[in-house]
Amino acid sequence: MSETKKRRDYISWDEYFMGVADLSGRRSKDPNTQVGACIVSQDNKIMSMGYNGFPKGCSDDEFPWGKEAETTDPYSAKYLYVTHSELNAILNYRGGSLEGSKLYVTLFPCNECAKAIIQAGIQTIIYKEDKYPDSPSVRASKRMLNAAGVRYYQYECSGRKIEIDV
Ligand SMILES: Nc1ccn([C@H]2C[C@H](O)[C@@H](COP(=O)(O)O)O2)c(=O)n1
Ligand SMILES: [Zn+2]
Repeated sequence: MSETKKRRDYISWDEYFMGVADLSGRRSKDPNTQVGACIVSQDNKIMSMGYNGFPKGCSDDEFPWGKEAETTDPYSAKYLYVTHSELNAILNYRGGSLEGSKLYVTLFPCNECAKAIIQAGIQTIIYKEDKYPDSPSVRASKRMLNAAGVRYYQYECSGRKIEIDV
C-alpha cells in the first residue's frame, strides 16, 4: 500500500537556500576560497544566484588566481579582478527590485558587497562562515550594515548531509 502521509525528513528553507548558495559556490574557479550566494524573496522564491569569478570576457585561464601575499605585484593576484559572489548575484538579477529580499551567502560580505547589498535594498543576510572577521573590509562592512539597518545572522548548521547525484 502506498504512503498517505507527507514525508517528515524534507529539508528546511534555510537548508535549502544555503544548500543552493553552497552549490553555486562550487562553480567558482578560485583555488583558495569558493563563495556562493543565493537571493531569496520574502515569500521564499529564489530570485538570483552567484559565485566568485572574473567578469565576462576575462578568461579564467589567463587572469591570475594567486593571492597578493604570495607575490609583490598586485596585478598578478586575483583581488583586482574577481567579482564577489554577492555582487554577481545582485547583478545577475534581471527582474527589477531586490527590495526586502534575503541573501544567503557562504562567506560574510566584504565592504564593497555591503555597499551593493544596502543600495539594492536587501534586508537580511544569512551567512555561513565569517573567515576574516578582523579584516578592515569585514569590520567596515558590519559598520555599514549596522548603520543601514540590514539584519545579519549566522546560519545554524543543521549537521545534515545533503547528497545529490548528478
Ligand atoms: N564575501 C566574499 C568574500 C570574498 N569573496 C571572494 C573573493 C575571492 O575570490 C575569494 C577570497 O579569497 P581568499 O582571500 O580567501 O583567498 O572569495 C566573495 O566572493 N565574497
Ligand atoms: Zn565582496
